[in-house]
Amino acid sequence: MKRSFDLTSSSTNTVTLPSKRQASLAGFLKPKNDSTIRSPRKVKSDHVSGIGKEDKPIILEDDDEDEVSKQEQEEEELKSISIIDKGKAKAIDTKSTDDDLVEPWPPSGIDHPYHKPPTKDYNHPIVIPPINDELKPIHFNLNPKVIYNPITDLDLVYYKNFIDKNLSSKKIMDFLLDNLPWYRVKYKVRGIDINTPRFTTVFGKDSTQTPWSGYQKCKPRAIPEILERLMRKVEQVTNSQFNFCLVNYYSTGEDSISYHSDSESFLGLNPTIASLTLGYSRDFLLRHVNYKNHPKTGKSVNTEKFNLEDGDMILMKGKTQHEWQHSIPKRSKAKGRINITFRKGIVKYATENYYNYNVGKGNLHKWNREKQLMEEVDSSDGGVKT
Ligand SMILES: O=C(O)CCC(=O)C(=O)O
Ligand SMILES: [Fe+2]
Repeated sequence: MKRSFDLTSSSTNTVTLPSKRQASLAGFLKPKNDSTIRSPRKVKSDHVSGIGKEDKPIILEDDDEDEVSKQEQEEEELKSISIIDKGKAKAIDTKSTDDDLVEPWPPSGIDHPYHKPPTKDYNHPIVIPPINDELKPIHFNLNPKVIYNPITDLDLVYYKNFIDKNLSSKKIMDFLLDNLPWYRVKYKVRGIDINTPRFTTVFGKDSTQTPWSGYQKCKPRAIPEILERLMRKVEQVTNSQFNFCLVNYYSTGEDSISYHSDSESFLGLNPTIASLTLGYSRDFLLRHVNYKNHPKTGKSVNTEKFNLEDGDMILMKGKTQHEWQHSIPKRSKAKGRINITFRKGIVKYATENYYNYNVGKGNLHKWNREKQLMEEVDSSDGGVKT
């Protein structure tokens, strides 16, 4: 996201916050003519920190539509998520080849300037090495489950063990931990100090090729080879295109991301976002924006929960970002987890927003493998300058 609100407080006091979009775009996105911008909303901070109703999703097989009245069907769909296509279990790259990673993609004719090896050290504040032979090939598994609800507009594809957890995920996680620059971003929104409760970093820039002096402030960073390879694979599998890669590291169960939607205008209508998990599993909650009273039915909508495990990928698409919010709530026993998201910014504001809220103005951290913790390091950081 945007880094809308990361309230670390666990109190249940009601606080008034600016809307997600107002917060996320503060300072650089002109809101004029945007009738979708909402006024400040009241939220309960226990919701923001993800503590709340966490119903188990009920997985239903398809109903015979003729047998069920429309009303019953709608009620059923509200109570559950429906897997309408289980996909076919299919393993790929399980042999000793990574041919899939280098086959031409995207198909010719699609303009995608970031499908090139990144220029060496391109604006990285530290040297990110190319991947060594140990990391190659990356082993993937394909077993997609389509999760689609036409009433609530939940629209997901869930790939269990997409990055093979026995063969590849640990090596990739170690490489990313060891070699990426990490940030603990702080920012202020309308007088409220926000301490992002996780480590973040971001690569990429929008593909509009619009010259914009704003880029001077944030120095977009080339997508490192390992992430570029993953991104290409995800694009190929999902038939999507991306130009940004945001990475989160949740060091303990205290690290989290509060309920939010990645529905920023700079991602366009109905953005497709791919989200990958490496390391310790975490609950991923999805809550409808009108969960108390769905406008189509007047009924409540259950929260959905997925336990995202090492190697899993979840694709959020369609109206999901507009109709649903998602979160990774705090979990007392959790250990280190990396989350990688691939997104496509369609206008220049994306670049500024992502760097502001995921790199910020400094406080570069590096992983200390011996001590198994993040350490703040001294560096002439190439992050956001203003
Ligand atoms: O860690 C995750 O799975 C979710 C991250 C997320 O929602 C985000 O970065 O916008
Ligand atoms: Fe998100």
